[in-house]
Amino acid sequence: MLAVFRSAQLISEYRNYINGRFVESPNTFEDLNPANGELVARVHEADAALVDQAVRAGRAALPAWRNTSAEQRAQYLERIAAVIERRADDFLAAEVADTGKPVSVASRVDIPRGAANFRAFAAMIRMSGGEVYETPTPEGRALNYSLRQPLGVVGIISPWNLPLLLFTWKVAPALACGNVIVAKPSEETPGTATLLAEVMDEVGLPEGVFNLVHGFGPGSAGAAIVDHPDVDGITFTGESKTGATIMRNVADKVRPVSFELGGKNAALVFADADFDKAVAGVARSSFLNTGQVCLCTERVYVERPIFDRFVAALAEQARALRPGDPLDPETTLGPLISRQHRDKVLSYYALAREEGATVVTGGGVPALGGKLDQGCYVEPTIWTGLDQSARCLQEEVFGPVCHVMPFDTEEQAIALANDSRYGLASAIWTTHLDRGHRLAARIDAGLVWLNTWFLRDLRTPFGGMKLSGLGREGGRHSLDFYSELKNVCVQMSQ
Ligand SMILES: NC(=O)C1=CN([C@@H]2O[C@H](COP(=O)(O)OP(=O)(O)OC[C@H]3O[C@@H](n4cnc5c(N)ncnc54)[C@H](O)[C@@H]3O)[C@@H](O)[C@H]2O)C=CC1
Ligand SMILES: O=C(O)/C=C/C=C(\O)C(=O)O
Repeated sequence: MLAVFRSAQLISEYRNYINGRFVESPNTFEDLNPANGELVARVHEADAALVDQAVRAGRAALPAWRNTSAEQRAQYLERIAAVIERRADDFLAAEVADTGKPVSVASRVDIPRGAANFRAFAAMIRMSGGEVYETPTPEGRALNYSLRQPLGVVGIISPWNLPLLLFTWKVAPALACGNVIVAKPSEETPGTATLLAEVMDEVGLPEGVFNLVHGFGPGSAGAAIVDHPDVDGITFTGESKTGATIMRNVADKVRPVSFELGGKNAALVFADADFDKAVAGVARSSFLNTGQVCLCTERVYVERPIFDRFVAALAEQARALRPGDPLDPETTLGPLISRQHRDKVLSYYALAREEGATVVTGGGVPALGGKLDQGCYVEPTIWTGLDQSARCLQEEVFGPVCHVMPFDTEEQAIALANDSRYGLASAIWTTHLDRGHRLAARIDAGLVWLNTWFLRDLRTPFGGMKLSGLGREGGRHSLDFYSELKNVCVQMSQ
């Protein structure tokens, strides 16, 4: 597999895709590989005028696309999935070059989920139905039924941490529901979205139904999508502050938004947990993708009798991670996405020391040698000894780091878990299942995992409470966001 992977052709120019054509622009920016600082591609940045072209192309394509049947759209989605699967090596090469994530992670998580998102929403749109009520009236009865109508032109803005997975998580249901799309991947990771445009071209998706624009947020393509008067709804995954900015910017237009935002996720580990499973689970949830998943654990609360043993075992797992060349199948820890993001994570490593943390392991930058020293690597890090009010325990770091704190009672554990402005995900580790269910009901988070983490069923509601988001996607929740529901009321003759 690796030989095929190494021979895969990387595109060196990433263009916009508007109205079924790849479009250049006078402004380009560099897409760099965070593992070694090398240039991956020159990316053509869309300005407001190009975004406007994309929105107009979408608007023109909408009447015919929305009139296709759910079955026709499901068949397109399945063809898209099949081509992603056939070109999996190209997608893998592009994703690894853009993110530096280990090939072992991208080949198991990111690329298969890219295809699975299309297959899942093909199945869901085929199965979706409406509501029907018979209503008594003075004349006899009326029939009420609901119809789904697409939102229209949907703006999709996605981040860099799971580029293909999160992009397709929005593109697939939006298409399934009969919408047209103007989508912008993160400026850090434009590769797999560009390949997806090639896939749309290959499967013959009608011109203008899927439009891709590249660029940044403020003053660039991202803001141009949000500000465009003819965009009917925005779906966004990224930082909470960016979500707030987008919300302010669409407020006057009263457009629907769906936001998956940041997290400061807690894991609760009880003394009766299966110790080895809990240690392995918390290590995975803290360090997968170098801690750059919104679901990652950054706060670990451990019942006091097993606290010291747990910290020691978790530190052993952190030290066993192998930072290195993402193309080496033995590598288990990639770099952070960029120098800017590494500066942010390292600023938290410094802040933790100022706030009085004990650094159990990590806390610095590994020396890897050669070109990898131009990369954005940091050591996986474990802290103890911070006060719950410390900034390092309240703010999202988005790196391979967690803090471990002891607790004595279930009440204390739940209070600590809920002491956060975020409310995305949490994990409970216990063999006492009554307690697991009891706590799951009381945790203020959109997702609770019990004795597991990041186990996904694409039909389930996905999203966060508090600063972690607005609305839910997944399954019928995606279908609800990407469509307008209409009620039709019919007076029946007697
Ligand atoms: N899934 C998550 O929870 C993620 C959280 N983050 C956190 O956010 C921090 C900043 O990372 P960024 O990549 O800058 O995240 P971001 O939230 O600023 O960017 C995500 C996407 O939004 C776009 N964008 C930014 N500002 C915009 C605006 N005003 N209008 C429209 N689009 C806009 C970006 O171009 C990108 O496509 C990271 O350090 C990390 O802590 C970053 C990525 C994903
Ligand atoms: O849908 C998933 O399985 C994962 C989603 C992850 C995010 O939304 C994120 O990291 O931002």
